[in-house]
Amino acid sequence: MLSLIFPIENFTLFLLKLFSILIILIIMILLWIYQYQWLPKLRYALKNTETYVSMKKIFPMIYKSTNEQQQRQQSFGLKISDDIYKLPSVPGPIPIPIIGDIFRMRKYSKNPWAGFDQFREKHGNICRLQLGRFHTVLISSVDAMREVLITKGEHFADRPHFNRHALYFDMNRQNALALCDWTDVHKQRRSIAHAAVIPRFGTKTFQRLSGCLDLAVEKLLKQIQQQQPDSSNNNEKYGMKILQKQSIIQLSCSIFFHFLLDKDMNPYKNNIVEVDEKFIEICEKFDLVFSDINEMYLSDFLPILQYFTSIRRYFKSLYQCSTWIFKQVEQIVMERFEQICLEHKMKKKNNENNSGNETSCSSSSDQNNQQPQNDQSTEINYDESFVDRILLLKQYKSSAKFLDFILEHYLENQRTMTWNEMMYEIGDLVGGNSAVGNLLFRVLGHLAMNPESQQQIYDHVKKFSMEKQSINSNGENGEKLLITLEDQHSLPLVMAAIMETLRLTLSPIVPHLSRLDTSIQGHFVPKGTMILFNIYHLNLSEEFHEKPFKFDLTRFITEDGLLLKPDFFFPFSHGRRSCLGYKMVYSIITTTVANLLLDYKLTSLTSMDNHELTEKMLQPKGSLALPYRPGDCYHIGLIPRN
Ligand code: HEM
Repeated sequence: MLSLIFPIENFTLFLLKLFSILIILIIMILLWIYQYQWLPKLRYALKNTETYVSMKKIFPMIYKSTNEQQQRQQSFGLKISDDIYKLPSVPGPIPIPIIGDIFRMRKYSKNPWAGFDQFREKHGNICRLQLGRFHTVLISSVDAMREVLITKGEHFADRPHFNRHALYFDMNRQNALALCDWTDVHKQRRSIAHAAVIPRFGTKTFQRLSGCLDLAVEKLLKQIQQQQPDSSNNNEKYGMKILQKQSIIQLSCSIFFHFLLDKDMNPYKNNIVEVDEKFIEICEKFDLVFSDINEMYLSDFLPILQYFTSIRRYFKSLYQCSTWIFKQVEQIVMERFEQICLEHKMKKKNNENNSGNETSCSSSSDQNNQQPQNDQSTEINYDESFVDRILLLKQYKSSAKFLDFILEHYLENQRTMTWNEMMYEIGDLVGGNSAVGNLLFRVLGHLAMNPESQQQIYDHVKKFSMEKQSINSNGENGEKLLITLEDQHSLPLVMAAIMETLRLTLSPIVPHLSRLDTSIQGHFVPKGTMILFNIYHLNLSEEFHEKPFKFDLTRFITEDGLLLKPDFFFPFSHGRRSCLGYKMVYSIITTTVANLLLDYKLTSLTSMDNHELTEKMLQPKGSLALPYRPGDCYHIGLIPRN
């Protein structure tokens, strides 16, 4: 009949066209279902139907996925009701195939977080987005964040996979402490890092950190003292010195190397003239990697772009840079590892000589365990479910240094921890130096731009320092006493300056990933969904802060002058993936800022250009990293106090 209407040739063409349109339509519908995150719901709806049973044979993947969900629930010991599939989907804009909602962010390439906040305004505190290949849910309320981080922490403990991130970790994201998925090995590694970088007051580790800080701060002050005053813009008449970002990055890096790797490195060798080029290169490369890891690129979401030669070349350079850093750290670790192995051999030999049949080899950390523990508490008041309790207890009992402890652990547990997993744990923690260095330089920048807040802190620190001087016998000799780690809790205003800087930086929470079909705030969220935390809203909305763009210390200070930690401000996150470095951050920054302020007044007005640059760079953009190239960043003018 149809061939009567259409001539036969045209009819074949017509059929072909119809068929192609049909195929395109089917693909579009499938893509749409996929992008709307409806697949798990569809699977659930069809679960008990005959169609599903026959589809299982055709598409075994669908069947596998349902089974996986059940297995995961069982292995986590979770009871997730099938009712989640009946929950409404998360509301959100209509995605475009392949690119999803990325095109809606085009106006916000300089500040993506401001762009994300637009979605909140339109769609509410929980909003579905398709960012290229990533199913995403953007959450903006404190309640939703608590649900993801704490109440349902187990459901959301994985991380999304970005190809670029794997480059820093020998092409394997699972090597990275902060970017791997939640596994038993990760739990083990968190436990090992915990006691080292979150030392308890009064413990040997705490004292060691305090010693490293004193040494580094003293060196920095000496280095500044020996510098010639700046000769430009009449600055010489105030005796103004210039503090560059590099000096602060090097200070932070030297503290981390000294404290974690027991290696006293600094930019200058024995005297102020001879520069240690290798150390300077290490600091720069760590900073470069940190700066890159803080970025969000279009190619992260649309991996097809990664085939472009320029991007491939860039990836290659990142890989080479991180491999170089890894080798430097590995060299230091290897030296100590060989010593430990030698010690083990000697001990084994001695044991064999002393008691013919005794062959067991006790490690140096075991030996430490047998020493009287006069200053180590064995109580753990840290949530047991997030750490390996036995391991943490062992480390608290031991007075071994971090490097020794982790190497001993590796030697005893080579079946459950690989060399790379151990090495990247060390590298990641040492790499925290760039985060601290950048944040510290931001704090100094804000204080330089806000003389009133700076004066407030100075008055407070000066008063505290004079009291300390008068109490301490050393003070009677006229010798100046440094502000130390032990004084940290007497300096709430400096702590408030750090918190205010973190708020105005919009320091983001690393995205999480759902490990199974679950829900947030009564909305269905499928497995594999990336969760973005809208800190732009929490940090910069008038709902939470008066005059949110103003630098104001009083936000974090109670009327009694104590430190105030509001519920809606958690820059280091909560729960099982929370930051392990917060103690290092507060410790290093408080002592450096307090000591620097005692000797110098900070200013951005070394020139008008520098003032404007400082203002521009301290705008809230959602990245802690300041430019890593020497000369691209602002600097701080230091005017000596009498
Ligand atoms: C300078 C300021 C820093 C800020 C604002 C910061 C913030 C954060 C945030 C928000 C997370 C993710 C938490 C989550 O996903 O729930 C994180 C993870 C982490 N941070 Fe920091 N961090 C800082 C410095 C450091 C330093 C100095 C270290 C190392 C000593 C460090 C070590 C880690 C580690 C190991 C993780 C991963 C934890 C995990 O995934 O299990 N951080 N940090």
